[in-house]
Amino acid sequence: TAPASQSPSVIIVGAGMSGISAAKTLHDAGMKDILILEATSKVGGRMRKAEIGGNTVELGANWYQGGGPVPNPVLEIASKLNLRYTVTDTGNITANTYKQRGGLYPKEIVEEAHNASVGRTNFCSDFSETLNSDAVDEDDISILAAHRLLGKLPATPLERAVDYLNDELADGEPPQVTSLKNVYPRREGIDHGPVAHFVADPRGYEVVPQYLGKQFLSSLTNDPRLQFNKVVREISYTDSGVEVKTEDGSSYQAKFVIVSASIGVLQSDLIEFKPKLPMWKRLAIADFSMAVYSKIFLKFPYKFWPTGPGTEFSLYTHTQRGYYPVWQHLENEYPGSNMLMVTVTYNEAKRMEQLSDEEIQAEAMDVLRDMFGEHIPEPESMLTHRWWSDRFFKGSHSNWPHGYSQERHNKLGASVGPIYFTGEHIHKNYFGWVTGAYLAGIDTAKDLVKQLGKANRGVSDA
Ligand SMILES: Cc1cc2nc3c(=O)[nH]c(=O)nc-3n(C[C@H](O)[C@H](O)[C@H](O)COP(=O)(O)OP(=O)(O)OC[C@H]3O[C@@H](n4cnc5c(N)ncnc54)[C@H](O)[C@@H]3O)c2cc1C
Repeated sequence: TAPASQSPSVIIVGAGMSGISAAKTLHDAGMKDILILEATSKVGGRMRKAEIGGNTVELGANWYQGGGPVPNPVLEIASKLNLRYTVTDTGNITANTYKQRGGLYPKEIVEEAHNASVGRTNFCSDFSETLNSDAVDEDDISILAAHRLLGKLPATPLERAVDYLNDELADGEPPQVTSLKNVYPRREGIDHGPVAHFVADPRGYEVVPQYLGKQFLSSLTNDPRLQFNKVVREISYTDSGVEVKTEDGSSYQAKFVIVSASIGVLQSDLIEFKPKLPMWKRLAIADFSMAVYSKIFLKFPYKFWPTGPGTEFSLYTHTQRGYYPVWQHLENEYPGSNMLMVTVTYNEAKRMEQLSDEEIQAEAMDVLRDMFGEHIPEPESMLTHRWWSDRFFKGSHSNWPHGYSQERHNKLGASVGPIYFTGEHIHKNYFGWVTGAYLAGIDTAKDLVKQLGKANRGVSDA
């Protein structure tokens, strides 16, 4: 085990997927004098398990994609670890789409709305390729603007719920926010594949970054190179190094620092940079989006919803777009557990975070009574995590807002003197995803190693 000194070569802020993958890459390149400072008490960041009713569920990241032309490195690690998963089946949701009151919509009517939405998706993919080609010299537009161009906007609660499902849920922000040019075609699904693996393993999805950590740390609990409950509050820098101060009054010096905190954290005042980061960097940080995507788990004494093939997902429609919209039963993952999961995003998620657990549960139960009738039991327990309010995350994952240029995005990932930046938000294609975080960590560490090689040889980029 290499000792951790108060003056390591590189300090890494954050032990989520990107921080761990950056640290491992440095270690593999021979830079072993590192120190990871993590604000919470565990490795994993937004990959975090929790218990409800004796089952382990994921409060944060849950899925990884597979079956595509580009191998997904996260899938490869998950396979090595024999991570337990189910394959998500959203098919047949047209048969499980509920009115605001009064039960199910006829399947044919929902199919019509879905076909219209698929038409919009196809148009978005084609038009994004046109925008990205040399054939036109046009700026970015929002996904909503592309829908307008096609001329068929969703209008009814049903059409809007279907639009939410296909063009809002995964982004965590609505189509008027999201960039057409940089989000379409959706690279994660195209490259890594359409098969959505839903992690349901007692070790949690977090076992993936923990496994990577164990490749270069002697242990995740008492290797001095990994320190928990170290909240970085200040990073002072000069051309020759950094000083990092934590909330508990400790101070560390290093040649370099890699900051892996989320874009939401960078937009907050948690970490003060001294001197202030240059304007080009602050604009790149301020102008990107941190989405909010929240899951609520409810455990009941018995099932009152359909199970079996074609029942995994249900859609609830409401005049208030995004009101407890997407329901998933967890019978495939945890048979006999009598659990449902509902996902809310964006402003609805922010509104929900400001309610008490009791208030959230009461709202969710009103929706379930609208879907399944008055005579359903109260849940035995309920579980959620308020990612937007959590000062170490400030949301769930990044989203690319329209008008945010690729040039600006390069600046988001660019270093400032001895300060390097990593995290899912800096990955060009897989931002928002665990895979993006993993690859971003590798890219940032390689960048640093390359710079260091140049510096040691006395070569300058100027
Ligand atoms: C509810 C939810 C659902 C999601 N679903 C999926 C999914 O299904 N599939 C998928 O691929 N992705 C999903 N994601 C996104 C995925 O979790 C992230 O993209 C990925 O885990 C981010 O890794 P990261 O290393 O970039 O950031 P993080 O995981 O945020 O790691 C950064 C670390 O830095 C620490 N930190 C922050 N500030 C400080 C500080 N000042 N000092 C010290 N440490 C600090 C944090 O505690 C954290 O451990 C989801 C996220 C959420 C929240």
